[in-house]
Amino acid sequence: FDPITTSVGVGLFAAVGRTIYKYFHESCDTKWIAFNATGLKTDLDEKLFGQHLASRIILRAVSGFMSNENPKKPLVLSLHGWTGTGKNFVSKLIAENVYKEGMHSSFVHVFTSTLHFPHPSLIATYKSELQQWIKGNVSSCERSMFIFDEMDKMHPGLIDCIKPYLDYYDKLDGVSYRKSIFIFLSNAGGESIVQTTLDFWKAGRIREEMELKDVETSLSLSVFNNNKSGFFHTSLIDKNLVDFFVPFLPLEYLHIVQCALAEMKARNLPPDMDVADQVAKDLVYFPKSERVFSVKGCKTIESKLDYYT
Ligand SMILES: Nc1ncnc2c1ncn2[C@@H]1O[C@H](COP(=O)(O)OP(=O)(O)OP(=O)(O)O)[C@@H](O)[C@H]1O
Repeated sequence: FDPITTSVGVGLFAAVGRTIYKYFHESCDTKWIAFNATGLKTDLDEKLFGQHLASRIILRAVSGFMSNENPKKPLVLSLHGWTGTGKNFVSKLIAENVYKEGMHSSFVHVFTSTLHFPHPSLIATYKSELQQWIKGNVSSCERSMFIFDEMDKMHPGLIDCIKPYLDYYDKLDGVSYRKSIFIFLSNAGGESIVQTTLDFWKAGRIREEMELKDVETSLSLSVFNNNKSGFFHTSLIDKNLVDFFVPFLPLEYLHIVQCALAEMKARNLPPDMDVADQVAKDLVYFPKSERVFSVKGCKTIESKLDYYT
């Protein structure tokens, strides 16, 4: 036993271990966090169907924010729309083009109201835990991303407690939140978006000609005036803390076919138009008289495809 050789060996082993750990362990630096603007554009163009408005707004918002070295506040996006229209999917595309590890990144945090904050009687505990979680994570990485799903089911008190982090503060308790991204997902306003899209369809107008201003007023009115939407109770809107309201349009037959073909591609199956058509035909469409929009959007395509392939 030679203590010198042994301690050199152990030291060397520890140093190699540290290097390997550093190499593979995600850290808050440009090796792991590097925004890929072209990647996001390609993903939105090629993978997101039927959402020309959301696509445009998100690309502009995220690219602008990520290229600003000194943002005055965190980026706050509020995504609204019918179920299965791509709100979670877009959040994933954003995460994948900001973080090398995408949704698996330890800097991406997802909260689902009914899952993480189910009991109204525990709001006080949720509040302090959520605040500590946000503060702790942004302290260790200012480029953190927080996704709040089912925002319309979130307790108003909880929304209120995250408000300070969304505001124009230089620092709060020594922590700067200005480089973080907050994404809120909700079905609030979904019906008004459906109505506007249906009016367009009935008038024989091209969906892609719909502009943000066509949905903006009715969307903000319905979100603001809806007691159930959660936002109503808070000053997120009056204080202008949300930078972009992003509408997701209801999906039509053609988009469902595209979703089915995309799912085949993801499974390395050759594209089969007949199967895609069959899957799309199998879904339920609304409103009853026109049957234009898929009730569940592209949500059940994955399981439907299992049945046909
Ligand atoms: N517009 C779309 N383009 C391409 N794929 C889509 C689109 N919308 C939905 N999908 C597919 O359907 C799946 C379910 O959609 P997603 O979870 O994004 O819906 P959502 O809008 O978040 O619904 P919910 O409001 O019910 O949470 C996605 O993972 C994706 O595979």
